[in-house]
Amino acid sequence: MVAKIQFIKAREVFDSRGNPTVEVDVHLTDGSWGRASVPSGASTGDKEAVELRDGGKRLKGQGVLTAVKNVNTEIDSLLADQSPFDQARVDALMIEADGTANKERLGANAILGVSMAVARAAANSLNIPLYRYLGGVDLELPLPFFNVINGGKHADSGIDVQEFLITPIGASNFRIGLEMVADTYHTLKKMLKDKGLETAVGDEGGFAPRLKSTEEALSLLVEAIETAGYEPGKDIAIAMDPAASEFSSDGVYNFEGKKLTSDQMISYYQEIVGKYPIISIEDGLSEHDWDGFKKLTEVLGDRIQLVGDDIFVTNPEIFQEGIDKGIANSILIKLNQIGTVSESIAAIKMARKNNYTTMISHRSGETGDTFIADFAVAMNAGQIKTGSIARSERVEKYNQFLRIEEELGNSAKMAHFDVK
Ligand SMILES: O=C(O)[C@@H](CO)OP(=O)(O)O
Ligand SMILES: [Mg+2]
Repeated sequence: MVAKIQFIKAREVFDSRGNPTVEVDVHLTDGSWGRASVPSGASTGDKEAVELRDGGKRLKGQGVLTAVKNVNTEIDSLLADQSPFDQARVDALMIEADGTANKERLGANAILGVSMAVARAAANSLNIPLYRYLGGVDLELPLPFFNVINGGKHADSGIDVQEFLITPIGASNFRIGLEMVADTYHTLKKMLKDKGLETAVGDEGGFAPRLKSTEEALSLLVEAIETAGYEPGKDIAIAMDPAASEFSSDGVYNFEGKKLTSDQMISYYQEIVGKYPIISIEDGLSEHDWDGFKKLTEVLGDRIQLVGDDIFVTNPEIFQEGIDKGIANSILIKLNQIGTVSESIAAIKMARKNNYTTMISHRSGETGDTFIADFAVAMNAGQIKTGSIARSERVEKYNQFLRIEEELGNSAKMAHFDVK
């Protein structure tokens, strides 16, 4: 007998910032089941699907009991007797029942928790790993991007740029890449200490030293890579997520004590890309600055990867508009920005069709759930960012890749990054 969904049970648990979030168990008629929990962002895009919070839509720290109740009552009845193997139908039923454009009635956190847990339950019922269930064969591991210096909304370091990431582009496999990054991370820690700078970490496990400028952070990274014995730009390269929506208002960028225009920001990026081994910049400009983002793409798009996060919010409709306008050449994929596994897959397919690269992403508030690791392999996504190696809710995901790499054995490959 092919298994059906028997019942669904959600509960409130806590994420890595101590905020309530949704965890869902999906039970099947054959006795197998799957569990998933939902992450939560701090620097959220305005058009993200709505994370339902008790007594207010986006207030952090508030409970998710309404979202939990929506799963345990309405979604439980809606999906009873449905096939867990028809992910598209399960997701479509929830989207239809919600009835809003941004999932604000049932809550994207309720819907995504169920969507992911259904996939896990289906994989468990077939007794195969999640990445196999979602991806089949011919899979490769993504190139990981590690956030080693935290700023913006993720730390009190006073740095405007939210994330400075390093990526082992020269590594021959995932394990070696992880080792190279660990070396560099420990070297950076020692360097910070020697310079009398703080080594406490931010929300994503990157250091949060009080630095004066972006360039100071970039120089520190180059020095750490070299001191660890690697060649910057060849073995290990740098990426940034300024999350520029957070420091811009009314078309002005309040950056490092100055008020800059979009054009000035673009010139600044050109300058630093010429000076440092930067291969990727995410959200270099505000999600409201589409003209600027287009210009940025014209100026730097053939030299580096330009990732759209807040500007596309993993939303296939908004992304299509961005593609038509020539904005960015890469998309960040966050499942909770759109709220279902199926719609996230649609955004990835759209990227592939239009020659955009894809980077799967964690949120700054995470749980121990490693869903995105399996998802990134299954989708052959090419890239992932899931923090540094100093917070277990992030390390768990990197460790999951090590397990997958071991399982894939000789056929395990890591995605290559085309440095221009
Ligand atoms: O901006 C980002 O890319 C993310 C993840 O690093 O941050 P948050 O989850 O706070 O939106
Ligand atoms: Mg971002």
